[in-house]
Amino acid sequence: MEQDTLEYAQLLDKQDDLAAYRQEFYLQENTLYMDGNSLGLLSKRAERTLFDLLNSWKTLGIEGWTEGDNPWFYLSESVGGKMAPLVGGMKAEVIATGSTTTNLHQLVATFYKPAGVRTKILADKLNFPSDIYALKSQLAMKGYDSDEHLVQVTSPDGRFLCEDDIIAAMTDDIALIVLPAVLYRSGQVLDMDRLTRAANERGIPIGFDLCHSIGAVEHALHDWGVDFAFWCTYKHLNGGPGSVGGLFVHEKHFGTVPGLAGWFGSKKESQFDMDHTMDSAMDVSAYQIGTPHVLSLAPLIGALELFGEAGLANIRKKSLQLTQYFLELIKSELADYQFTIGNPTDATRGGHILLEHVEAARICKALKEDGVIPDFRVPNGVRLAPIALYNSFEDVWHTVQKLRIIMDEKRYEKFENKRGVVA
Ligand SMILES: Cc1ncc(COP(=O)(O)O)c(C=O)c1O
Ligand SMILES: Nc1ccccc1C(=O)C[C@H](N)C(=O)O
Repeated sequence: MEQDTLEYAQLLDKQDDLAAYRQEFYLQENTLYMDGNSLGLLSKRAERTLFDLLNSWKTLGIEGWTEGDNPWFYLSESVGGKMAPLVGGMKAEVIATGSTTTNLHQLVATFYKPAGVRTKILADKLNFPSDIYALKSQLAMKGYDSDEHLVQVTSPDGRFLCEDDIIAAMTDDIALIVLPAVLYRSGQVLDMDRLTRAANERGIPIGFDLCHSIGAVEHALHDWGVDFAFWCTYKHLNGGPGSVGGLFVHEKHFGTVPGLAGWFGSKKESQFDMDHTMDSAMDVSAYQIGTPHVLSLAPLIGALELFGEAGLANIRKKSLQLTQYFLELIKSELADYQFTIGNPTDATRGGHILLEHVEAARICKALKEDGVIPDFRVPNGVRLAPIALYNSFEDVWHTVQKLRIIMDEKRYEKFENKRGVVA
């Protein structure tokens, strides 16, 4: 059977062990949702656990902190425990708390300890801007000029980072390293194991932003010896808009005083003693600050069940098959339309495809008009993420067909080539 036919896509779907999980999600009719790497879709289980949580508030009031199926007082820890296998951490090393950016602030405040000649932070030129803003503000709080003290490794081609370059930049003046696990534009997966080994050998604490990797690729943060990590849960984990983020601290650091303290970082049993001397938890709980955003944790209880059942290794396997199939169809169907593939084509790609094109902003608008949901990333990227838990091979096939027709008929020309407020 010809690989570029609809029948072949349907055959791949028949062979897909994870196909049944599609029924767990709310997919809109006549829509091909290819944006789970920005906001994952609602699952029925996430909806149920959010309603259950509302019900515990309705029926238990204040007692909900310690009673009911999911007592709120322990929810950050219990949801963290469910995320632990996804990052390769021990339960005591992972907590659901804060947001990506606030967690980064906490971790830099905790692990950035400039001393002597070691005063600089090592990052890269391609990371998501919020991380860079956070690092610059942390440097400013310590009285350092970020032009001098923030070292950003450059990319040879504007798409990918080279691990050799990053390791070469781990010099004696570096006090902390913060890098993405998967780059938000090109989807490159960095070799976290190798980078961590190099950082550990030099005695430099290293942390990773897992926003685009958690739920999409496997990690072994504990075994690799990664010092810390942080992430959001609204992309591949399908926790919902603004769902509570995640934070990992390696057990070797348990007992390290949190840079930003607050009473939810206390030992549970002493928190309500209300003493003005903090009795910090001796595990990752210490790095929480205030009262958890319980309503934004609730969908994660259900959303994470699906990962436990489907298994991350199976999810990664299907994700690679979906993106491989996508790349093959792009090659056979879209060769005439001046697209450049901006993601790695080997197994160092994460869970999404990046198609670069000068008309990218308006191609995204034309796709949306035709029921395909991508996102546009400046300056010229169409990001498309087929999600293993709910997208099918047939979805990929239809997406490429629609894109071919849009390009062939120049349907994008009726739109302005300019991004929306939220691109
Ligand atoms: C890699 C990366 N870092 C940081 C952020 C910022 O996350 P938040 O707005 O949840 O703090 C995002 C996405 O928004 C991201 O993709
Ligand atoms: N938090 C958001 C709120 C609104 C719209 C998008 C986001 C994203 O997360 C974008 C994502 N970080 C990205 O890699 O582009």
